[in-house]
Amino acid sequence: MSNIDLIRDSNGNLIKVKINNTNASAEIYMFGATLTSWVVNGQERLFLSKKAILNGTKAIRGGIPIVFPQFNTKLTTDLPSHGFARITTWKWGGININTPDRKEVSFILTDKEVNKKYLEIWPHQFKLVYTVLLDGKSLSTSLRIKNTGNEPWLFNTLLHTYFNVDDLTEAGVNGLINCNYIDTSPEGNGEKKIEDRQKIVFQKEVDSIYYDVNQKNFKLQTGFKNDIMVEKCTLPDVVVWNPWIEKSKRMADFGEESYPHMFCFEVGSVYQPIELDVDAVYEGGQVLTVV
Ligand SMILES: O=P(O)(O)OC[C@H]1O[C@H](O)[C@H](O)[C@@H](O)[C@@H]1O
Repeated sequence: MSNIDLIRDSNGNLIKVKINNTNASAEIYMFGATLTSWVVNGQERLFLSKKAILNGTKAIRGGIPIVFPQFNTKLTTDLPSHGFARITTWKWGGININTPDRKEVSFILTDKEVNKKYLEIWPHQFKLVYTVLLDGKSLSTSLRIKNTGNEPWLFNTLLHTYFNVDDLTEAGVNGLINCNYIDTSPEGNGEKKIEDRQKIVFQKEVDSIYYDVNQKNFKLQTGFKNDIMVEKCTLPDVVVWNPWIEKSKRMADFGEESYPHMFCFEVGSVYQPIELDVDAVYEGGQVLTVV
């Protein structure tokens, strides 16, 4: 069935949106505008933890959480790690495209929706528009960030995509060779390195921040028959992450059984904060395609 469904709770509040085209489907929660499922030809391509909390009390562990306005605690330790966008309920922006093969919907977040306690720490006005397009076997997710206030401000942003993995021993990320990165895994100790591998594999904890990445196209192998191509649009940086065993144990909504079934490939701007002038707009995103 090719359609767009708005799923509401018993009080009529919109909880999530499901979009389907001829070959694929996607599901997006209003909480965090977190896209939690992308199925192509019957195969789920995103990882969602079985222990993920979906009631709006915690960032959703899996899918594509949106990091804004800070990555980790880069701007300030007083704001939640990875910012407030992933833990705030967004507004429905409506349907932009609705043909059998192309479905596009959008979600909006402004400072008006954000808990005042966060705005005391990051006292700025903004408008985010998150657009999700399901187009054949491609999924595009893009973020438009506008400064609607009276002074410039700094931000980080990231699409923290969790990919579903069938066999981690076959999994890998291709396309980052010769890029500079910071190895923030415990073993890497924050060292700056240059990537010398054609294919980055997962045999221990991986937490790498690739910065000023000129490459735009990457091939992800996940152990499933079809690879996924990622096109990075505008955003300068890429984070590659697998928590492995010890870190998994520290995440109650993940569980140590999960690490062989996922890795994150995250496009964003996290190395240097971006300064956005009054009325200025920054746009960035990704296109994922099953090939
Ligand atoms: O547990 P979270 O706040 O969702 O963060 C999950 C992960 O996000 C990024 O990938 C960071 O590089 C990791 O260091 C962090 O552990």
